[in-house]
Amino acid sequence: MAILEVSNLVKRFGDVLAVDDLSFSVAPGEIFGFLGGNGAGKTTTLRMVLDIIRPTSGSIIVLGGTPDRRKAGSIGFLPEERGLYSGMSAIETIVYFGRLKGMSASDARSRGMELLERFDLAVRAKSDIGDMSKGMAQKVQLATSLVNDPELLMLDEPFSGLDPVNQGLLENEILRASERGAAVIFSTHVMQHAERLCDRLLLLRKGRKRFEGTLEEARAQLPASLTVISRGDPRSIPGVAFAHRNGEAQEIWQEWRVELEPGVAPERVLEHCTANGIGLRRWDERHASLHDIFVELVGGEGVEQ
Ligand SMILES: Nc1ncnc2c1ncn2[C@@H]1O[C@H](COP(=O)(O)OP(=O)(O)OP(=O)(O)O)[C@@H](O)[C@H]1O
Repeated sequence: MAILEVSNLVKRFGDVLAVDDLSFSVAPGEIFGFLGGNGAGKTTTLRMVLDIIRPTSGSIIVLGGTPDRRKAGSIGFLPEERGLYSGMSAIETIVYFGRLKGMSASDARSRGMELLERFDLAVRAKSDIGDMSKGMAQKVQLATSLVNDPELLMLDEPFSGLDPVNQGLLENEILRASERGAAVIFSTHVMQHAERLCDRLLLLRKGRKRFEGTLEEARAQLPASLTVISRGDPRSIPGVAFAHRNGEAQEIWQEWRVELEPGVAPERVLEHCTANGIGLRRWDERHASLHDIFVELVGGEGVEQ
């Protein structure tokens, strides 16, 4: 059974249609990338799941029922806007959030120390949050979202503001949560994280779903392209959308840049060449990256390389 099931969700703010007939579901153990440019409706959707704001129409079933703040005990959330109360130490902060989620102080403390240890922050456990660097404070905030071992972990732009080492650490935490069976949803503008982590992803544009599926399915949305050196003209091969010569025309062996028709697998073209005696000396496939797919389906705005 899905941990989160969103059906025909709509959210209007006055004239702004922030979420437009959105449906998707996330299963236990799944890592789900929630991608879209600025203002696509990602944060608004997550806030509706948390019952911070209410939908205009449509339905959300989360952890077997309608959104309810009492479900906080089973949900972990890292909001996009960072910030914790300065004046409290790292461990006090984590314990405070653990208590809000229904944990005992001692469980929250031991779990909090374990997380700080993993985040290389144990020595700063008693430091005031206000005295920490932005990245350190962000790791403490991440710890507050993980302290209760949530069944549903929702991270809004979790990678922003972290250096590459800490981004790697966060990737590990996401994988760890999924391995113990949690459903993980994260939003990002950085396609490489999504490419590395996601089992499935959803591309959102102006509140509407443009794509939902696996990375492989996303790649199939764009035609594959090839560079080949062949002894025949590839333009006559079935499945080839177009081909043009790379460089000067040659008498025998010619390098070509070939684009296939959408949905045509490069292997099919290779088989055709073999079966029809078309000589090949080079065969390089280039599959679309998630960045290319994002730009194609959502537009270039709001994507980082
Ligand atoms: N409380 C609000 N009142 C009015 N409009 C809002 C409110 N919250 C969000 N919006 C609008 O809804 C749309 C979606 O915003 P949202 O914050 O969900 O986008 P997002 O995908 O999270 O974007 P970003 O990647 O920039 O954080 C935007 O046009 C935004 O201005």
